[in-house]
Amino acid sequence: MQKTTIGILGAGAWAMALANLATDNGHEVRIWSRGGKVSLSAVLQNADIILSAISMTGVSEIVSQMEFLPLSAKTIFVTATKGLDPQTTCTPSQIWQGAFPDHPVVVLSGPNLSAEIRQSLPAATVVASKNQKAAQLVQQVFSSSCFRVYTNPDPIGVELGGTLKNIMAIAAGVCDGLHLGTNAKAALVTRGLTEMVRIGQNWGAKTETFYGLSGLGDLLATCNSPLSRNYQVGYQMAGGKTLVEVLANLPGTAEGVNTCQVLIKRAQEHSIAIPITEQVYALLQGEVTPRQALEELMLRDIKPEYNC
Ligand SMILES: NC(=O)c1ccc[n+]([C@@H]2O[C@H](COP(=O)([O-])OP(=O)(O)OC[C@H]3O[C@@H](n4cnc5c(N)ncnc54)[C@H](O)[C@@H]3O)[C@@H](O)[C@H]2O)c1
Ligand SMILES: O=P(O)(O)OC[C@H](O)CO
Repeated sequence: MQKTTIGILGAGAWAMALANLATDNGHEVRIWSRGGKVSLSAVLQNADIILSAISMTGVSEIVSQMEFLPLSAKTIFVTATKGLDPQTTCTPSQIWQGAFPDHPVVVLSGPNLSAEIRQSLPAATVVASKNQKAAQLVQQVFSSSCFRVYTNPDPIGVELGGTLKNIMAIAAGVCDGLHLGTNAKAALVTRGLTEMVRIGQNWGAKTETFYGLSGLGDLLATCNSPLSRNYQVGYQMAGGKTLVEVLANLPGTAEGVNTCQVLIKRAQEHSIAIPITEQVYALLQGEVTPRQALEELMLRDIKPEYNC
């Protein structure tokens, strides 16, 4: 395919894994990071694609900085951040699209533990956009024999799958840390998916998206891997550490911690039932122990599996 110029925002674990994939495919990659030597305007200049893989805490700030910098009219934005904005509860793609309404925005999300991808182990992901051509271009840029990229027309569903599973990964870490067994883990992940679908429906996402790579796929990856930072938060808290102690030694960002707080706010505003998220939140706040959180979930009112 034609060589493209890609500006990558962030130089963390995920940004560098994606930078390597694009470089290996022969594209020109420029990397910007805070405190780095390359200026933001130099990275953006004539870029075909601007890919953001910075943590949620930095997204609004970087978007504000970029609004006043010159951009090519055809630049495609790709967002790979999995989080929610604490002030507005917006997703990263909503923030990017709000600031750059005339540019295509593509969400990249899937079961993608960066440590495995950097070893060239096989993986698959999803690129989702309302602009099909933009999604197809990003698909070509990153596809390789070890990274299979699918397109999807439901960006909000793809983005929420990757974002909401982080909370379930914290819960799954607790489940494993307490040695609750395989049945408990299966129940947690399945009911977690139901909770994610319920939230997604309220947000306007398609239900079937949550049964794909960016929903169920990422849920399976992060709820079962010690490589997941979110899983590690739950696992280590189940072992008796406080959240502050866990985060002090965690390599990189566990977005589920902030996402949980934002989701509580959004669920209250929209009357969405999120029992697992509520218990994860109470645990992170130090209001319940892992065992108490488990008991709260097990002793909820009994009910049908689905609301018919
Ligand atoms: N690591 C993975 O396996 C993986 C996979 C898929 C998606 N993600 C998502 O990608 C995002 C980044 O994850 P990561 O693992 O690379 O995290 P990381 O902690 O390794 O890197 C975060 C990057 O964001 C930058 N950053 C943080 N705050 C900033 C600010 N205020 N302004 C500018 N830059 C800022 C940091 O400097 C760093 O470059 C997260 O939303 C994560 O959920 C990570
Ligand atoms: O390490 P985590 O928990 O942020 O998970 C990384 C990715 O989201 C996995 O797809």
